[in-house]
Amino acid sequence: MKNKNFLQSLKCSFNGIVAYFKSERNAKIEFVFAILAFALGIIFKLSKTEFAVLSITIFFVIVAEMINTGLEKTLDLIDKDFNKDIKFIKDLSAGFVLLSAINSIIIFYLLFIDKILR
Ligand SMILES: Nc1ncnc2c1ncn2[C@@H]1O[C@H](COP(=O)(O)OP(=O)(O)OP(=O)(O)O)[C@@H](O)[C@H]1O
Repeated sequence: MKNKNFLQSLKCSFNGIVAYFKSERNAKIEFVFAILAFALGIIFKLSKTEFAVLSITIFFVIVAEMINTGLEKTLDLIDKDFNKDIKFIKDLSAGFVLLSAINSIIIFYLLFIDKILR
């Protein structure tokens, strides 16, 4: 089952990203928001540094949600019945997704508010 070389690893990673965006409802919403945010960045002519901040923020939200999805699926394999430890880990995982979303709102505000109101 192990990947034989770098190309095979890359293909599996790419398949994982595609499967995530195809199967998860939140992923589709994030994808649309990411495209909109990058489009706004181009429209409002963000500087290179501002674009870097925007990019890190967007990727951070998506990566957090991917880790959350992976954790949820793993935990569901372990125990589908009520389990207080699983509840703790799932709530924690949902918590870091929420933090990444709050961070993205702050960054979005800081990057765009002056440009939108100008
Ligand atoms: N096996 C379990 N034992 C105890 N609580 C659970 C269990 N599975 C889920 N929960 C509770 O239900 C919540 C939602 O879990 P679920 O796996 O359905 O995530 P979800 O609704 O897909 O979340 P997201 O919106 O992040 O995709 C968890 O945060 C947790 O509080």
